[in-house]
Amino acid sequence: MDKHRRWTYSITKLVFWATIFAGTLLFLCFRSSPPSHSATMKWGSSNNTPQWEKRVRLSARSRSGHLSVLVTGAAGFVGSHVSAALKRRGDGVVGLDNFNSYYDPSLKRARQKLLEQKGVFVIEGDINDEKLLKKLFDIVEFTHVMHLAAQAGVRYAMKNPGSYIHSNIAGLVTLFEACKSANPQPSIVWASSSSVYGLNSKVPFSEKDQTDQPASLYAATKKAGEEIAHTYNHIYGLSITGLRFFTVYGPWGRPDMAYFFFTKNILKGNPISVFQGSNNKSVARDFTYIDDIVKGCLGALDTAEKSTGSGGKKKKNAQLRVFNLGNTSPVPVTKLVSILEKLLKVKAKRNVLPLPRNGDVMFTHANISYAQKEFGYKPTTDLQMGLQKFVNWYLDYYSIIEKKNY
Ligand SMILES: O=C(O)[C@H]1O[C@H](OP(=O)(O)OP(=O)(O)OC[C@H]2O[C@@H](n3ccc(=O)[nH]c3=O)[C@H](O)[C@@H]2O)[C@H](O)[C@@H](O)[C@@H]1O
Repeated sequence: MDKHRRWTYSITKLVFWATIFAGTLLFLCFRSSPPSHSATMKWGSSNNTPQWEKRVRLSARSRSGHLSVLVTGAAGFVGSHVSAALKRRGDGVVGLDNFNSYYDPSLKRARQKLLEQKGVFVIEGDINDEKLLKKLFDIVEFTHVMHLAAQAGVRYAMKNPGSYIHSNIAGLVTLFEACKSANPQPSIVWASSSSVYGLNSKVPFSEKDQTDQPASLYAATKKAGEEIAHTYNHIYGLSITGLRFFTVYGPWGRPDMAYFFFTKNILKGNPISVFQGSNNKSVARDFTYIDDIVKGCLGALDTAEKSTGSGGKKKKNAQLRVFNLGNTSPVPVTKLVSILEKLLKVKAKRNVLPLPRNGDVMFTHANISYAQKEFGYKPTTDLQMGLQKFVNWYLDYYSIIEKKNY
C-alpha cells in the first residue's frame, strides 16, 4: 500500500468510527430524554416547539358541541377532579400548574400522571407567565377558563404572605389580562372561597351578605379577586363566575387541610390539635365533598354566558356571578375527629386548644339556593360517607395497614 492510499485508508477508518461513536451518543441521548408524553415536560424555549403545540391542540380538542377548557391548578385537588370530569364527558382540557412545593409535589405529580393517562396534557407553568398564556390563547380558541390555581390555606398566610399576593392577586390579574386580549374571549369560572364571609355572624351565609370583614390575608386576597373580577367584567366584557368553596375534602385531597393531617397523625399515634372557641364552643365547618364541588363547577361552566368583548374592548354588558358551593350542614371539628377515629379504628390523641387568632373563623354555613336555582346544584354526600371514601383512598395511596388497636 503506497503512502497516499494508507493515508486515505486511515482517514476513512477514523470517519467510520467517529460516525459510529456519534451515532451511539445520539441514540443514548434520545433514549434517556423523556418521551413526548412525559409528565415532566416544562414550558420553555426548549419545548416551545411544533410538537409541544400539537400536544396542546390535541388535549384541547373536544367532541363536537363540547367545551374547550383551560384549567389552571390542574394538578391541584379540585383542579385534577374537575379536569378528569370534563374530559370524561367529551370536553377538551388543557391543564396548567406550577407544581410549587406548598405541599408535597409528588402528590401533584401523581394527579398529573392520572390526568395524562386520560389524555389531559398538564403544562408546567405559572399563571404569572404572560408569554405562556398568550401562546396558549394563540394556539387554542378556549371557550372557557376554569381558574383554580391559587395559594390556598388560611393559616399559612401569616408565614408567607407574599405567596398569596403572587398567586391570588398578581396571577389573577395576569390571567384576566390574557383572557380579555384573547380572541374570542373565553368565559371564566374561578375559585373564590367561603372565607370571604370572615367574621360574618348571619347564618346561613348568603351571596347577598356583606363580605367586608376578612379574618385572614388569604380571605382578603379572595375578596380582592372578586372585586378585580368586577373590574374586568365592567371594562372588558369578560363573563366571570366566582365560586365560594366551603372546606372541600375527599380523595386526592390537600395534605395541608385538617381532615388530611388528622388522618396521618391519628394513624401515626401523634397528637392532634383540636381548636375550640371561648366557652368551650365547638368550631364547625360546612365540609363539602369533592364530587359535589365538581358538579357545581361543571354547572357553573355550562351556564356561563359568552364574554362580550373583542380586541380588548367591551361590546355590551357581560355576565358576572358569585355562587356559594357548600354542603348546607356544618359539622363540629370534634365530630370530624370522632368519625375519623371510627373509620381508622384508632383513638386520636386530642389536644384541645383555643382557636388561634391566625385567620380561622368559628363556623361556616352555606346557603346554596342561588346555585340550586341556576344550575340545579344539590350536594348529596354527608361527612360520614365522604370521609369513608377519603380514608379508603388514603390507606390505598399510602399503603398503610389499618391498625387494630381501637
Ligand atoms: O372553604 C374555605 O374557604 C377554605 O377551606 C379550608 O380552610 P379551613 O376551613 O380552615 O380548613 P382546614 O384548615 O382543613 O380546617 C378545618 C377546621 O379544622 C380546624 N383545625 C385546623 C387545624 C388544626 O390543627 N386544628 C383544627 O381544629 C380549623 O379551625 C377548622 O375549623 C381551606 O384550607 C381553604 O383553602 C379554603 O378556602
